[in-house]
Amino acid sequence: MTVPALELRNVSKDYLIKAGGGLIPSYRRHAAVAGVSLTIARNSIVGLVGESGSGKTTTGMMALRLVKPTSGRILVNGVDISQLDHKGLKPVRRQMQVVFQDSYSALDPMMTLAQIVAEPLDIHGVGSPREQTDEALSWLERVGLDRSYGGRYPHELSGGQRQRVAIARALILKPTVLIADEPTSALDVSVKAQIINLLQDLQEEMDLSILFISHDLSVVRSLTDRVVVMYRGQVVEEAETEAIFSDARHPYTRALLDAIPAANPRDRRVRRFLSVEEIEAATPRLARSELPEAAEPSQTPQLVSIGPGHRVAAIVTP
Ligand SMILES: Nc1ncnc2c1ncn2[C@@H]1O[C@H](COP(=O)(O)OP(=O)(O)OP(=O)(O)O)[C@@H](O)[C@H]1O
Repeated sequence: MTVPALELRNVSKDYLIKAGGGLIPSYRRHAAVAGVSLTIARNSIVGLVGESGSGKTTTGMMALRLVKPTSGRILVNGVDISQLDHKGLKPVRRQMQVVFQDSYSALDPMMTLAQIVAEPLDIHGVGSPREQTDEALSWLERVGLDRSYGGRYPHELSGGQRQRVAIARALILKPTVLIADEPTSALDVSVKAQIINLLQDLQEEMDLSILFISHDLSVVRSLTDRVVVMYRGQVVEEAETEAIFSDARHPYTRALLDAIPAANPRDRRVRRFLSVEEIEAATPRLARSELPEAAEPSQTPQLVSIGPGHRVAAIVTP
C-alpha cells in the first residue's frame, strides 16, 4: 500500500479560555478538536465539512503544524511531524502549502505580484533571483494571469485574480499537500467555478493531494473524492463523496445536506440545523452483529465502519 500524503491520527487541540477575572484569573479547557483521524491518499482531494465552529480550520492548521496539537500524530508522506521544532519543520513546509479564503490579507500590499509569487523560492533558497522571477511569471501564466501582471500590486486585482495569485504562490514550490481553507467562499458563482476548475487541473497535473475545507457542499460534491464531516470537534461521518451525498447515515450529515440552498430560487430557504440535543437523541444505534467490522458496544457515540470506507459516529448496541 502506498503511503498517504497526509494522515492525522487521533489529533486533538484544547484551547485554554479565560473563565474568570480578578487577581487570579481562572481558565477552562475548550476542546476545539477532539480525536480526529483522517487520511488523504496521494493524488486525491478530501473535503472537510461541518458548520461554523466545528473545528475544520483548527484541524487544517494542525495538519500544517501552524497550530501545535495537544495530542495525536500528524504524518506527511509517512513522516511524523507532530513534535518537530521550527528547524525540523522547514523542509516539511516545502511539502505543504495553504490557500485561505481571504487572500487579500495574506498578500503583502507593498510587493509586486512577481515578488509575492517568487517569495517562497527565495525563502527556501531555490534558484537565482532571475530564475525566481522567471518561474513566478510562468506561474502567473499557469494560473491564468498573463506575465504583465508581474509588475502589479494586490490592490489592483479582483477577488478571483487574488485567489489565482495565492494559488500560484502556494504551488510554486511543488508541494505534495495543499490545504485549501474556504478558498472560494468570498467569490461570485462564476468566478468560483473558474477557481475550482483551476484547482482541479493543477491537482491532476501536479499529483497534488488536497484537504478542501468548505461550507459549500455543492463545490465539495463536484471537487472531492472523499468527504469527512465534523461536528463539535469530532468526525461524525466519513465516506466517498457520492456515498455521503446519496446515502448519508449520520443525522448531522443529513441536516447539513438539507441546509444546501435549493437550485430553484423560489425554494431557496436554508433549513435549520439540528440542536445538540436532537443530534444526540438521533445518533444512529447499530447492533454489533450488523456491523462488518467488530465494534465494542458503547453508551456514547463512536466511529464505526458501516461498509467499505464508510464510517459513522454511532452507538453500538450488543
Ligand atoms: N485561538 C483560539 N483560541 C480559543 N479558541 C479557539 C481558537 N481558535 C479556534 N477556537 C475555537 O475552536 C472551535 C473551532 O474553531 P474553528 O475555527 O476550527 O472551526 P471552523 O469549523 O473552522 O469554523 P468556521 O467554519 O467558522 O471557520 C471554535 O469553538 C472556536 O471558537
